[in-house]
Amino acid sequence: MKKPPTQDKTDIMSRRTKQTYDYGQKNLCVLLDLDQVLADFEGHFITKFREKFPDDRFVQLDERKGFYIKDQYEKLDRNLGDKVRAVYIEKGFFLDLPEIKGAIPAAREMAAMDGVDVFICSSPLTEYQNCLSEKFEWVEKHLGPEWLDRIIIAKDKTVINGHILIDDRPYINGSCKSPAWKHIVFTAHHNRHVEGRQRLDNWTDGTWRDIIEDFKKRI
Ligand SMILES: Cc1cn([C@H]2C[C@H](OP(=O)(O)O)[C@@H](CO)O2)c(=O)[nH]c1=O
Ligand SMILES: [Mg+2]
Repeated sequence: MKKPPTQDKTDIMSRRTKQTYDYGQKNLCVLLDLDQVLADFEGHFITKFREKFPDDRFVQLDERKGFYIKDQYEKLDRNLGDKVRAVYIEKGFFLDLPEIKGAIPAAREMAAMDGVDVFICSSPLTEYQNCLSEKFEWVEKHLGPEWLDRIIIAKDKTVINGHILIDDRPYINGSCKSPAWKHIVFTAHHNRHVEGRQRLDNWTDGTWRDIIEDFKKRI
C-alpha cells in the first residue's frame, strides 16, 4: 500500500489532485478528452475548410460519419484528403477551437466536486508541431494555468489509468486490451450511428452530474 507522503513533499501533489492515498477513501479519476468533448474540432474544421477551399465539396456536420474527417472527404473526392489535412495542421487551428457549449463550467464544477479528480487526456496529431503546444495554450486560455498540471498527452489512451474516460472517439484501441477506465462516448455527429454504448450527449442538461455521482458510488 502506498504510504501517505510527508507534509513538505505533498505540496505539488496536493495542488494537482485531491488524492487521498490510503486513508480509506478513494477519489474518482475522470479523464476528459479535449477535441470534440471540450473543444469543437468538427465545427471549426468546417468553417476553416470552407474559408480555405470555397470551391470544393464538403460534408455538412449532420452528414458526418466515421471518426476521421479525412476518410469521409476522400470518399467524396480522393484529392480532398490533403486539403483536409492542410486545415488542421495549420498554425492556430487547435488554439482557435471554440468551446463545446457548457464544457468549461462543467469541467470546473466537476474538478471542484468532493472525491473527484479530473484530468484532460488528449492525443496529439502525428504532425505535432502546432497541435501539441496549442493544446496546452487552449487549456491555459479556457480553463486557466492551474489546469496545465492536469494534461495527459497520450497517443495510446488505453495505457492511461482512470475510472472514466469521456471521449467522442467511439472505438479506442491500443496496446492495453482491457483499459482501467470505462469509456463514456461523448455524442458527436460522427459517432451517433454507434449503438449500445453509455453516452453523455452534452454538457448542458446536467446529466454529467448523474454519471459522476453514479461512478463515485461504484469505486
Ligand atoms: C485527424 C483528426 C483528429 N481529431 C482529433 C482527435 C485528437 O484529439 P483528442 O484526443 O483530444 O480528441 C487529435 C489528434 O488526432 O485530433 C479528430 O477529432 N478528428 C480527426 O479527423
Ligand atoms: Mg476527441
